[in-house]
Amino acid sequence: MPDQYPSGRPSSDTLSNGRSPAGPDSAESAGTDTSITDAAITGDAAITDAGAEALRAILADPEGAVIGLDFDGTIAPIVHDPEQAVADPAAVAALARLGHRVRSIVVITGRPARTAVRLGHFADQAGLSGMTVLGQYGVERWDAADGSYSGHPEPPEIAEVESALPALLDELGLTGARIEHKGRAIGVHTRELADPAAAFTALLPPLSELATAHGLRLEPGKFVLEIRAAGSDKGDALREFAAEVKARSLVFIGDDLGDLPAFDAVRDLRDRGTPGLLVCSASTEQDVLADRSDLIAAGPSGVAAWLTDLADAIESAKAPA
Ligand SMILES: O=P(O)(O)OC[C@H]1O[C@H](O[C@H]2O[C@H](CO)[C@@H](O)[C@H](O)[C@H]2O)[C@H](O)[C@@H](O)[C@@H]1O
Repeated sequence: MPDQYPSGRPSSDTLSNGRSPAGPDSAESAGTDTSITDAAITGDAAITDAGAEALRAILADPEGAVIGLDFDGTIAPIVHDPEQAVADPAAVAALARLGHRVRSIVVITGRPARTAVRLGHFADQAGLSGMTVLGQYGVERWDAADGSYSGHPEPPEIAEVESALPALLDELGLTGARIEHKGRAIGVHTRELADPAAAFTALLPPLSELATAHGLRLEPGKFVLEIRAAGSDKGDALREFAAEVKARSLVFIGDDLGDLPAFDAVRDLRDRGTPGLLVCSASTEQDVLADRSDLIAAGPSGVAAWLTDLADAIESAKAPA
C-alpha cells in the first residue's frame, strides 16, 4: 500500500474534524477555521477559501468546468451486494441537468466501466450525452457520445490470483467473503462477514503478499481489498481527462481511499492555476478524505442535494432576467 495512505482499514469512528456536511443529513455546526460562501450552494456547510474560490470560478464559467465523481459511496449508496449498488436517481437527474451546462461530467471509478454505466443508468439520460466513465481506475473508458467502450488488455495474472484465493480464504476461516470478479481485477469483500473489520485486517497482509507475488497491487477500500494491475490511478485519469477537455476549473467528489490520488491531482492542478473544488462524501466508515476536502457532503444523499443546488445555481445564473 502506498505510504501516503494513512490507513487501509475502514474506520468505525464518526467524522472527527468538526466540519459540518452539506446536504439533508447535515447536523453539526460549521467549524470556525473556514469561511462560508454562497449559501445557495453550500447551505450551512463550511467551505475552505480555495474551495470557495473554485466554486466562484465554476459559477462564473460553467462551460469550462469538469465535474468529476466517484461512483460507489458517492453517487451510489453503499449496500451489501455490489450488484445492487445503483446510482441515486436524484444525483443522476442533477448530473443530467449539469450535463447541458458544464464542459464535461466524468465518473472515475474502481468498477468496470460497463458496470458503472449499467448501475448508473447513464446511457439513457438525455443530459448525459457528453458524459465519460473512466473505469477500473482509468484503464477502461466509456463515452456516452458514441457509446464506445475501450480498455487495456486484461492482465493474465488475475486468473492466477483467482485460483489461489479459495485456499487462502479457507486457511483464514473466511470462506464467506464475497469475491467480485472484475475481469482485470478481483475484489474480496468483508462487509457481509460477522466481523467485517477484523476480516479486513486479517486479509490485508496475505492479499498484499499475493498481489506482490504476481506483480499486481492491492487497492484497499471500504471493507474491500482489490487486487489489480499497477499503473493508472484516479489521479492519472483525472489529470489526463482535464487536459484532454481543456478544463478551466474542476470539482472532484469522492469517499474512499482510491479517491486520494484524484484529490492530489486537483490540488496539483490548483497549485498551477486551475481552480479546483474537493468534496468529500462523508461516511462513518472512512474519514480520510474529510480533512483533505474543501466541503463535506452528508454521504450520497448530501452529494445529490449539492449537485442539485449547483444545477439550480448555474441554471438561474443563465436564466433570462
Ligand atoms: O471507485 P468506486 O466507484 O468508489 O468503487 C470502489 C469499489 O466500490 C465497490 O465496493 C464498495 O461498494 C459496494 C456496494 O455498495 C460495497 O458492498 C463495498 O463494501 C464497497 O467497498 C465495488 O464493489 C468495488 O469493485 C469497487 O472497487
